[in-house]
Amino acid sequence: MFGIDRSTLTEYLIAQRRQHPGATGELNALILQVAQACKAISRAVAHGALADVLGDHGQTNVQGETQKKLDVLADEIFLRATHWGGDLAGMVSEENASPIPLPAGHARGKYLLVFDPLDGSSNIDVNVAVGSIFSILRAPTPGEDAAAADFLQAGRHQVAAGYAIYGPSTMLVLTVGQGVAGFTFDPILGDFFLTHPDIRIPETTREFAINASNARFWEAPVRRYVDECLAGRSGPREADFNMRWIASLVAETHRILMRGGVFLYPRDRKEPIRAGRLRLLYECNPIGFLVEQAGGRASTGTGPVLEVAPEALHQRIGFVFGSRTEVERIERYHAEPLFGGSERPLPLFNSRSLFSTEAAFSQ
Ligand SMILES: O=P(O)(O)OC[C@H]1O[C@](O)(COP(=O)(O)O)[C@@H](O)[C@@H]1O
Ligand SMILES: [Mg+2]
Ligand SMILES: [Mg+2]
Repeated sequence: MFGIDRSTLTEYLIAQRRQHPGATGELNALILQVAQACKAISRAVAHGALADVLGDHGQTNVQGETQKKLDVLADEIFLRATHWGGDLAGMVSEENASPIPLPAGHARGKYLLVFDPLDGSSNIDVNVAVGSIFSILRAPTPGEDAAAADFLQAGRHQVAAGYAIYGPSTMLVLTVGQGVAGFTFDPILGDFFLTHPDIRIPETTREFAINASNARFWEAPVRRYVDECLAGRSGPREADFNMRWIASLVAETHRILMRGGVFLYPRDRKEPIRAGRLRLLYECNPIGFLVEQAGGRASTGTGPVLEVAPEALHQRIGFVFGSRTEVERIERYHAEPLFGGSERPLPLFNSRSLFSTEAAFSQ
């Protein structure tokens, strides 16, 4: 046990409310209901094959992706935990095409909850860390059912955001706009205890995360950045870099919050009509809010992700975040004109190796 000398999540939220008028009692109650959902999902994840929650659900979601059984179960747990008590005017989930209607006769509140009930789904069946991500916005018309358009708010309008990571230990990482705090779940006491009171991302890093199997589809600035990292101490960065890819956004985020790093899931040419892999409302915005609150930077590759005006509930976008100096470098590369002011388009299926920067630019 962590010992009861540490603050619990409830005590932290009460303290925040005393210090910051924005953290209302209703917001605190909603965050605690989200935490309840994450506790239940943590237990379902821990049971895994024992509880027959692995494998495909047999349906596809609005993203056109095969749902895992645990995707659906996590979604149902979130809905149950937040439907009845939360001061909500509406909810949007990755697993549902439209906003989720609140029960008839249920009072409509002043917040909107947007969530990815289970992130990193491809890792479920191989027992690698997964998580849940949530974002809380103010309802434009409190007391009434929220319309889909009410959710289309830029990320800078979030009042709270966080994630739970179901790893060797279950943690909840949260911001209410006053920095970032981490809470570790004590399964014996059954509560989240404050173990990381003020998480800060180191300004610099020598560790990057990207799915390198997409290299042939990357745009020139991303290819340049990665090739320079791979060139190591003999290249323009004059330093060796490490690479990670867990295929779980929550796990990558947690590593970067704990020790720094930079994550890239850029817009690429693999599916030109798709503006990126990750979803703006319930992945990039909440993670971006946490990263910026922890002193890092969260970008589309060309500018702050929290400034993007959403156009659709499940809109995808290129996403780069982490240690500030590296994200700023990547944004500079996107801003620099190549080859005297015009970027020569790389052939769609460029056969060049990752290891030949000059070849990649010699088209
Ligand atoms: O499988 P890829 O292309 O490496 O993408 C991995 C990314 O996809 C995701 O799993 C998408 O999230 P979901 O699992 O919630 O659909 C991210 O967590 C992760 O960063
Ligand atoms: Mg996800
Ligand atoms: Mg998901």
